[in-house]
Amino acid sequence: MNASPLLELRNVSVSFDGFRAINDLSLSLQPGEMRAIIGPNGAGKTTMMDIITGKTRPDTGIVRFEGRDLTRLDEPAIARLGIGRKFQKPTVFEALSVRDNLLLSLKGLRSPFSLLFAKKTEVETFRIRALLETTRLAARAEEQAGSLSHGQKQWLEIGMLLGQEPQLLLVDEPVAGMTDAETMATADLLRDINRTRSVVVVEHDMEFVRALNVSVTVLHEGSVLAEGPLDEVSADPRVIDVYLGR
Ligand SMILES: Nc1ncnc2c1ncn2[C@@H]1O[C@H](COP(=O)(O)OP(=O)(O)OP(=O)(O)O)[C@@H](O)[C@H]1O
Repeated sequence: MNASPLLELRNVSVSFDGFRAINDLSLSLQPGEMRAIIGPNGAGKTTMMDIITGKTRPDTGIVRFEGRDLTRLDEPAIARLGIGRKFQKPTVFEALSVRDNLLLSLKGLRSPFSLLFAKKTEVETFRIRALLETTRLAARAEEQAGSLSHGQKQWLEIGMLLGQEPQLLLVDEPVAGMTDAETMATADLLRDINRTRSVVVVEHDMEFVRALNVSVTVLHEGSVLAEGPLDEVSADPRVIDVYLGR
């Protein structure tokens, strides 16, 4: 039997103006797991992320992280528990260097202004070096974030989330608009991150999902339609019918 899940959604439903965007959804993620979520437009992927992060409150059902009931907490409290979310559009500080963007993101350090103007501590220097390596941005550290490519901005923002040291990282369509090379590098990046953190990634790009080489959950009409290795779910006639066959 599995250990207790890191994240658990059980029989979760939410309606908007009578429309059930999430319909009796149950899903669980084990500690250390990375999971890819796929599904057609409107399947409820974003709404599911909104429920996990406290942006949307479910009408019914259970949402637990490390056994704690998330439905009673607001967004900042959920973030403090260790759930970080990367939205689709990168929001980095364009006028600051890559290094300073990362510096500002570090959890539990001094105020932003003293961080930028004071001498960095050894711990800060060490942590930033590690983040620069993880995000493949070491060679661009002193450049303005605004000069990065779209893909590199996405990596920087992922690095800024890692600066908060989340236990679970939620990533929404990270490779949209990326080149093929950036897409494959992003799969490597997430696999690296998954060595120490759990990850849920929503993505439509099947080459990317294949490269992740993790279990896939297919959402359809607000519930789980299929779950398992990509080869298995992509051979499932119901999945082909609602999603892949189109
Ligand atoms: N705040 C809201 N008010 C009304 N309807 C909403 C709201 N949020 C989502 N919906 C509806 O709920 C359904 C699920 O939407 P959601 O954005 O979660 O799907 P998705 O799987 O993320 O789709 P996509 O792949 O297009 O991003 C859609 O039909 C959407 O129109």
